Amino acid sequence: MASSQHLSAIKGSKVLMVGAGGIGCELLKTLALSGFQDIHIIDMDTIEVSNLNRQFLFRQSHVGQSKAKVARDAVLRFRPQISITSYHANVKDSDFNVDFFKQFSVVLNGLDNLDARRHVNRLCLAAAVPLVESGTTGFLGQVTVHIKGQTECYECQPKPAPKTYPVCTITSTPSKFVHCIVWAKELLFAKLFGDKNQDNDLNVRSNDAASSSNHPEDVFERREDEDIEQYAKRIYDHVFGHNIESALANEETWKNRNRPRPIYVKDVLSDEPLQQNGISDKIPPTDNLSTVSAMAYLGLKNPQDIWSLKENSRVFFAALKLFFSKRQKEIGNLSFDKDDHLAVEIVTAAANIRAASFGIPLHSLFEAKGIAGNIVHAVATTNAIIAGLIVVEAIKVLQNDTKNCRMTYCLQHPSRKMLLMPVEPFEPNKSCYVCSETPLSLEVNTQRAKLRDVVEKIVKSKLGMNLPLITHGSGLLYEVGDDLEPDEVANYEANLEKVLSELPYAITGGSIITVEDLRQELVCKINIKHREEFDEEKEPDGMVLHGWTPSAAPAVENDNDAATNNGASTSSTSKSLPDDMEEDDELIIVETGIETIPAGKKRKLSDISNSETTDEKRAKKIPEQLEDDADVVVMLDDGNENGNNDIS
Ligand SMILES: Nc1ncnc2c1ncn2[C@@H]1O[C@H](COP(=O)(O)OP(=O)(O)OP(=O)(O)O)[C@@H](O)[C@H]1O
Ligand SMILES: [Zn+2]
Repeated sequence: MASSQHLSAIKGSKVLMVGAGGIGCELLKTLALSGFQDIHIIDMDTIEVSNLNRQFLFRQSHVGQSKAKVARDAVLRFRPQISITSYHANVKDSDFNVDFFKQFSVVLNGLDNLDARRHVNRLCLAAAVPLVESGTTGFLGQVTVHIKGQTECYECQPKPAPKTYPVCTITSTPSKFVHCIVWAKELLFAKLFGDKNQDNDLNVRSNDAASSSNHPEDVFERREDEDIEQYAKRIYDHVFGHNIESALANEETWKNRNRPRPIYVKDVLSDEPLQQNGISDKIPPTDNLSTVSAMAYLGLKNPQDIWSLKENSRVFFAALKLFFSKRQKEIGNLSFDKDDHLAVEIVTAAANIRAASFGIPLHSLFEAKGIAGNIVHAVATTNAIIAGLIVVEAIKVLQNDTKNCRMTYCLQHPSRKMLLMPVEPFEPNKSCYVCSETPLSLEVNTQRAKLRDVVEKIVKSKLGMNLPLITHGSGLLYEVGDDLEPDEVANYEANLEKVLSELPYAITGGSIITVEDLRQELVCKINIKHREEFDEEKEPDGMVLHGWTPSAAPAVENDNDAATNNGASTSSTSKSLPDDMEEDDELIIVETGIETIPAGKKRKLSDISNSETTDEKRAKKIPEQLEDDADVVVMLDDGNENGNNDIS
């Protein structure tokens, strides 16, 4: 029961909700039922069928309509007396500027991407409006409170780096299905359908007899006299047969591992004419590219079935054939997309054939899609719990009861018999470039790097600015915006191509440049330090930004790890804890691709006790934010710092 104090704080408030999806629907309902009377909602999306299982304010008949508006209408039906204002728009639109934010008592985020979260954080700081931030991934979730000058801002803590795998695990010694998926989508798919010129670790050179010249040729290049059937067969034999055969030659590798088995077309499809294996000339009668499907072509219906090696091989051939016959124009420009059905089919098939080779259990298309797309299935209950906690924290904020505000982590398994772990908010990070005025510094070769490199690699990618404006002294070097004259646009474009030291207001060692984003009301100063050389591997940007807390070491997979189930585990696996755990027992709170804690690294319960100083706590790290969109699987050049025992 809310006290009268609660109620008056609630009634007098005006709140902004950003996002009306899984968390947002729950949140709007809970706000309305808790007595909030003036609620504004921004969401840029329309309702999709896939939202209906958990975004309970939406029904089938609403598909295609604005989420913000339908959510508003649904809640007004049971709370007609309150005021709900909906905006079907992107929160990054210029209408939602600092003045817009200033009208609210508190802002509540139910977003699903880092970019929008950072943007809202910056506007809340500029408008000095408290922010309650949230996120969920499957059974995991968190709610954090950010009050300017009193607690950390959303960006004070480094954000999770993508999960990575050692290259040699992917290219030579896969031991889990996820390794096969990463191989299929990052290497094979990219070689077959992506930019051919891009470097890629797949063994692409061939010295086999068919290659007539002295120069080893790129096997992925289709030969002039080759029809698609022959091409597909040659690729299959090369990647699943020949490559494995050459890997087997390296005896050292297989000393403590199971030897893989090379698979050739003739072994799998020998008893049938190739025409029946999906590589005949017959093309299915559909012109709708989005429905081109190898499964449909082959009469495979259930995506949850696990196909045999033979079926996977047939899907591989059919999908390859369909790409070349139906989607020829896209070849060379494609990158894997989990919503591209044909891409998922060929990646599933290729991953399964490779898995068969290495004695790894095969998976269904449904499972493979989840792994390839880093999909963690949403859990409606987690969203409901998190939404409830957002309201609990919002009420404390509205009552100015900051000292009782908590960041709360929703765990999958109990820790000290708790599933909800409260942590005191940290103080602002004094070196955060977003909420403090600490200048950043940039080491760069000012005689080689172009302004474009600084804009793309630093200002946009690292500092998260969307509409940057760059000045040096009194000179404006770069600006974007709709209201620029054509000659200004041309001038700034020309500047982008100039090296720093040759710009009209030359940037050299010792220069201080100012970078700002007017829409985010964020201004940063960057001290420039000239440096001649950069390590291509360790410093691939060719420049290094300091003062900005970079992402923690990427989560590198460790083969010794007990996590073996690959279902959705690329993104979320935690281990169960004994109920009678001692205070100092080691535990892994979450081991997930969206976490900053390297997999396998443990933390102690006492790390999150309230008695420590902020810095101590920060140093040891508490559970990190969950970012739905941050879990990109990438490969990492083999570094053994994390104790993986792979050989290269
Ligand atoms: N920049 C933005 N401006 C406004 N709304 C945004 C912005 N970015 C994300 N959103 C909204 O945040 C909501 C996040 O909800 P949720 O995480 O449930 O995602 P979803 O798209 O509804 O579902 P799913 O991604 O699981 O299919 C979405 O409705 C999305 O439209
Ligand atoms: Zn900060």
